[in-house]
Amino acid sequence: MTGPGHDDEPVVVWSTPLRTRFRGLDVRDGLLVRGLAGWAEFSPFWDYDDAESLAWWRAAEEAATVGWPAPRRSAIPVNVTVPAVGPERARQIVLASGGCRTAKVKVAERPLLPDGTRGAPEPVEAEIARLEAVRDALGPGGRIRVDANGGWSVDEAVRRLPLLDRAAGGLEYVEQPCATVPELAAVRRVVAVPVAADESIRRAEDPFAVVRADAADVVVLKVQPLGGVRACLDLAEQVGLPVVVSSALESSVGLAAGLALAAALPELPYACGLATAQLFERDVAPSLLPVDGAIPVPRGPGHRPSPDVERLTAMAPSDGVRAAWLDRLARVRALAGERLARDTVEG
Ligand SMILES: O=C(O)CCC(=O)C1=CC=C[C@@H](O)[C@@H]1C(=O)O
Ligand SMILES: [Mg+2]
Repeated sequence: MTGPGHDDEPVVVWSTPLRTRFRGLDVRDGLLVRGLAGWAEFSPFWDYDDAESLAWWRAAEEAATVGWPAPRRSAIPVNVTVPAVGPERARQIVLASGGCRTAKVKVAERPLLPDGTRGAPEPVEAEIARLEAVRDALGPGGRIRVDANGGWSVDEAVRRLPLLDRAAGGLEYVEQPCATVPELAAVRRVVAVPVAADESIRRAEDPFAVVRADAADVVVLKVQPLGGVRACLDLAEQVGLPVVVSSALESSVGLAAGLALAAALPELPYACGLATAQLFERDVAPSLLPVDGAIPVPRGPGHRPSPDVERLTAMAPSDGVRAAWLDRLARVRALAGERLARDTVEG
């Protein structure tokens, strides 16, 4: 069997510290494979099991073998991503963002407790202080959205959002305020702030449940968890709601797939969440970063940057981490093969 990441095809594993803890992570790792269309990324978070990682592998296969549809635009406006940090750090992050005019601010952070469970969401006063600092740094013309990662109950969302809306001087939208689709719909019915669905699309059995329940004004699409650029273009067309393309915290090789999707969508009314190379201490290639608030779509072969040996050497993980990634790649590829065989037999 041949294909990306197989036999003598090149595979490299990378690892980088994050500049600020994000999504409970201090380190991000993943792997790159090379196929005829160029380097491609496979980097499911470790809390995704093999079955859930299949979509991530399909995205890598697409990137490595057939590449992406031609871009319709040459630069993608992006938001700066502000983790759950104090106000002074939040201000610095916005000011160092490469001119982003939109900020996405994390809220509803629940600390990880020693027993592995999550504690109560951080006090609303801390979120208000962060949002005021971000507004101050952005100035009156900037846009602010918040992302709760499903961390609130409906009651918490309904109580906090008007306060956060005021602190931010107006919120563009709230991303995934609660965990479930019925809860998103309930929040949307009573709160004036528009609702965006993220986990309810990317981790859902049925991404259309959001549409049927009238639960969102906007959908967030991430290329890897949704199975590739073409799969996302199809989904966007079927969902029929405005799309924000966001990263899954990839290296700049993976981010290029997000840029390809954003560049290929017929309409792009919002800034995208693709400026996350700013969160990385190191990168596999020259980082895809915003200039005047927009990331230029890479020109040239494959519309993606090329990793270089020096950077990859500096990002080499421990032997254990490398072995864990190669193992994961082998398992997920085997599963992809089984599914293909099953689907072929079932016709
Ligand atoms: O959208 C952005 O600004 C950056 C990407 C981002 O926030 C995320 C990337 C990966 C995992 C997620 O927890 C997080 C998100 O929830 O959107
Ligand atoms: Mg999100």
